[in-house]
Amino acid sequence: MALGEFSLIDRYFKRLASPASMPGMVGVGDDAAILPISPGHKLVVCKDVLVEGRHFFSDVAPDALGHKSLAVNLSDLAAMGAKPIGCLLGLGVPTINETWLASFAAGLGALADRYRCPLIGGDTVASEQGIFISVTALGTLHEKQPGLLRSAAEVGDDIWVSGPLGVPDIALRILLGTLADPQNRLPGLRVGLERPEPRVALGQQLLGVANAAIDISDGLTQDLGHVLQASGVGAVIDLEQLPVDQRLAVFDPSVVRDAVLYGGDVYELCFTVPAQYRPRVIAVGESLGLELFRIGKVRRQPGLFAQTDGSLTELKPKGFDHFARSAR
Ligand SMILES: Nc1ncnc2c1ncn2[C@@H]1O[C@H](COP(=O)(O)OP(=O)(O)OP(=O)(O)O)[C@@H](O)[C@H]1O
Ligand SMILES: Cc1ncc(C[n+]2csc(CCOP(=O)(O)O)c2C)c(N)n1
Ligand SMILES: [Mg+2]
Repeated sequence: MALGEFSLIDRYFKRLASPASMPGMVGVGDDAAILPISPGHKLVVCKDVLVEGRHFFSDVAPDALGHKSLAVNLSDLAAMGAKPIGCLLGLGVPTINETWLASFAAGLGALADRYRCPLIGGDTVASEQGIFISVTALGTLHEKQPGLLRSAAEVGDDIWVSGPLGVPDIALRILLGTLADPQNRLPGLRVGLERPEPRVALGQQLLGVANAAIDISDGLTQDLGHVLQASGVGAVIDLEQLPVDQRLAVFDPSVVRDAVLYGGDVYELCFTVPAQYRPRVIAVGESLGLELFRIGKVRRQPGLFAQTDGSLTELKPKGFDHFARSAR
């Protein structure tokens, strides 16, 4: 069978991260790496690459692209519970277009200001083949804080998500021309795809409350699947409890269901919390003005199952994989 994105990483890169080189380090395999740089703090580091035609359309608004390039990284820091401290920008552009660059920088800069995550360095090159962007984000955790690891979900935990799912995938399908939009919903929906809001404050407030967390970049079942696999557990989710954006009601319900379960680019957090902390999760949501949704439960039996009126069906973790046929 062809190698996919995740088996490629496991086969060639996971073993290069040796925890022995720095005791307490979290290396390849989570949303971000954690380096215990004593005293007092741990450094949390992540990187996401965005490639023209693959992660964004060539005509995307440059300020939205600047925003998203940082947002997807802040989202990975949020998924660890880390506080952002700075970022670096790797940028490849085919030509110098100052109008484009000014707008891209303004979009990135506005988000960096909002989360006090200044741009502190990077690298700029000419690219032969379209625009590519590689942002590295740095954050901190207190030295005593393990962070919200993918591997820390416990049997009996509730599973929560931080917001409605499906909008970015529906917007993407409309833009790709594979889904009709007779009621012209795209202008509202594309904001979800192009300007995701990283759940930075939520991630930090979940420290000491949640056990595990991940951000939903590739799709709910695939990303929750990473948490279940890393924690050696399974889960049941209740399809009726999955939060679906009201604006999607005009589309075919089976298309919306697929977008909710498997659609990527969401950048909401999916996190697991001991059942006795339910009131604390609700209080965190209220303090941030965020509606949080309890969608299922972690259990011992491996695999991800969906509950619909009493019966269970297995959900194969499915979502975005760069090297899957469906991603081309
Ligand atoms: N080329 C690579 N070398 C080393 N580690 C890698 C490489 N590519 C990915 N990883 C690591 O593999 C793990 C999984 O990567 P993945 O990209 O799925 O995570 P993510 O950044 O949370 O998701 P997404 O990219 O969808 O936002 C992460 O710990 C990441 O740092
Ligand atoms: C033009 C265009 N085509 C496809 C997509 C969908 N898409 C691309 S990468 C990705 C997962 C997250 O990326 P990564 O895993 O690299 O961090 C998704 C859902 C898009 N946003 N734009
Ligand atoms: Mg992530």
